[in-house]
Amino acid sequence: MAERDPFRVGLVQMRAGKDVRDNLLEAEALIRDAARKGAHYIQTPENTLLMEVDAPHLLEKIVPEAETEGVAHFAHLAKTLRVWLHIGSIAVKIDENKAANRAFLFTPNGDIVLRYDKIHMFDVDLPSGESYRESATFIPGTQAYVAQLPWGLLGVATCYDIRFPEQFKALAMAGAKFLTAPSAFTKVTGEKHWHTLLRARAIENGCFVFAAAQGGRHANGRTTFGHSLIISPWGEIIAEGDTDPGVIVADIDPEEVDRVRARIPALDHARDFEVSVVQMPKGATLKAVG
Ligand SMILES: O=C(O)CNC(=O)[C@H](CS)NC(=O)CCC(=O)C(=O)O
Repeated sequence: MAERDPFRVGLVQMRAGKDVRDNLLEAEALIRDAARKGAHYIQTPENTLLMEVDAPHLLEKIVPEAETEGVAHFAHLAKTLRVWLHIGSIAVKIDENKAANRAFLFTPNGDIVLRYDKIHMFDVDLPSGESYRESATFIPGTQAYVAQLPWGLLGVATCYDIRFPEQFKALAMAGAKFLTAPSAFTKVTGEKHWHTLLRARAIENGCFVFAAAQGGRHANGRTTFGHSLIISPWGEIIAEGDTDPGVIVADIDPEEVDRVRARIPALDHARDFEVSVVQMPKGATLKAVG
């Protein structure tokens, strides 16, 4: 297959629980289903093997990358199915107290071509009362990547990274035609922000966006939004998941990126500028009300 040839994307939506082995088998079944549906590039969500982000629960269940059963397993699976396999993330142990939220991209030969440690940490307090402190357990990455696929460059990011347009802009400026954000978005933020954020990243960069999601109520008590999305460079939703685990596929024409960017070459129009703060002139007081 050559650059510019159409290809088929498959996104695996999951509802990962607390048992790594169960999640691995579920992921494998869904990846096989995506391959059966003809996908050449298959993506799984953030936290594919474990939905447990709080230390110490997380730290006691994870191991260093070299001992992570899933990594070898997925390498073998990619090779067996002859697909590009992007595992949205696996928590790997860095030391006694810290982990990395690491994505993997496997070639159809089963080789790892990139590891990406999520850069932006989800440290937030939501209106629902949910609080997250990802940085308490995870060490953020400092390096972003685009990887050469047969159909063009793939830009890699994870979940909360989607709120940082500068990261996606940098990936697009590095040549990415396809941007990714495998996720475990919360239900509350997903309902308000998910579609808008992903469509904006597609539109402003003239890129396809592929985002596999976790969805539904998990064994750890959390509820994620689901709605895995495949979005065109024009910002249209090509395929969308619901809340339940499953697979969505779509055929992607890489030349659509060129067509959209020919119409609106926003990437070429970027300019440097400065921002000045204009102070209020003295005496610019409002009229008293009433
Ligand atoms: O919740 C879990 O158990 C697992 N979630 C995760 O691992 C990560 C980090 S805590 N979730 C996100 O980044 C959500 C981002 C998001 O929801 C937003 O940006 O609104």
